[in-house]
Amino acid sequence: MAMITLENLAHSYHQNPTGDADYALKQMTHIWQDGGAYALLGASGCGKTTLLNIISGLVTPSHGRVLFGDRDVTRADTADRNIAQVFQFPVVYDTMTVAENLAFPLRNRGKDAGYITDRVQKIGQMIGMEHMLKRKARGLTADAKQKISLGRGMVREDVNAILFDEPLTVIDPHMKWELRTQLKQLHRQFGHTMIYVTHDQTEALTFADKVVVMHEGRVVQMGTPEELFETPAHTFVGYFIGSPGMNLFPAEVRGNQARIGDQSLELGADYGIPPGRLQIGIRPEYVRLAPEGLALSVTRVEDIGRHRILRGQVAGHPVNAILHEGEALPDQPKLRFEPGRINVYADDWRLAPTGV
Ligand SMILES: Nc1ncnc2c1ncn2[C@@H]1O[C@H](COP(=O)(O)OP(=O)(O)OP(=O)(O)O)[C@@H](O)[C@H]1O
Repeated sequence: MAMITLENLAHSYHQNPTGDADYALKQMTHIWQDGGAYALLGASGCGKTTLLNIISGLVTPSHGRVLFGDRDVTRADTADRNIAQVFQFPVVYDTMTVAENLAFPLRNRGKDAGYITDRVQKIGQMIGMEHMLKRKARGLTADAKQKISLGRGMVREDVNAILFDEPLTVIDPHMKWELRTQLKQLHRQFGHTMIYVTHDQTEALTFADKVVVMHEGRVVQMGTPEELFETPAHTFVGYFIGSPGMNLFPAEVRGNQARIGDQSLELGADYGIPPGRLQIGIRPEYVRLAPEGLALSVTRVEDIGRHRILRGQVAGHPVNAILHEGEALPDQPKLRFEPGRINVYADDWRLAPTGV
């Protein structure tokens, strides 16, 4: 296992890139801790696969270095990096049995037969296929074949890292949850460094200790699920994470006061007089109905089973609030934003309060 360092890494698929827009990955420096469970999360086209392929050696970056521990692997072949990979679609050998498919990486490395049998049995159980180990892979469903790919990705105990690229796309929803839970257990048990690419926030937040959020070729935040929820570092993280995402309003900010249109509200801390294009962000969970507060025009209330979402407008900007169970909507509802839960953004990046 190894710590993975990305040092001044950048990548362009163009021969002669002329500006930022030509880079699929903008310059970044990051350390991925040995034994961490990371999810790489972002919308389609933000550069997740490019970054994963640079770590695995399928793509050589146009700038910077990749280190596994102290070793510079920037130009090393995939085979030379001692990693396991699981792709979006199954890669299995149809003429082999399920057991032979699972055993393949171990046989390749000359492990002894007893160890291989034990390990295949264990992984077979983990993916729920212990009763099918002797069956040929030909004719199995895509779902079952992908479980074999997942199992094969995890069969070796001595890899530097296991890389997963949207591995549950073809798996049925119930099994998805089960496999994700098992992946996490396996991570706890063996402590492999795992990097899991997904565009699904639920998958990312349930799997990872640290979620790495990418946007337009940049890592905009690397944080725990709680940090992404409470203190999104970038407005993109605010509205990408959460359902519905964070409410954002253009605002003026002075000290611990903000103005949205002609309405004032209190912030939880002092921000001085910040420069830049300012916005305040508040999660729907922290927007409350109150006797006094921001004037609200209600558009509708949606019942989504677990709770109700009030959708409306404040000063001409959309706002969502999660209503408490049984909470009634008054005739002239007003809103209060919990001051300590408000984040302030300048040019889309979160500001730390002054003196913090
Ligand atoms: N081989 C390639 N040649 C040229 N451009 C590429 C190549 N692969 C990716 N790109 C471009 O690089 C950018 C990042 O793509 P990448 O596949 O890394 O994103 P992603 O976040 O993994 O997206 P998705 O979830 O759709 O796979 C996109 O603009 C994409 O069009």
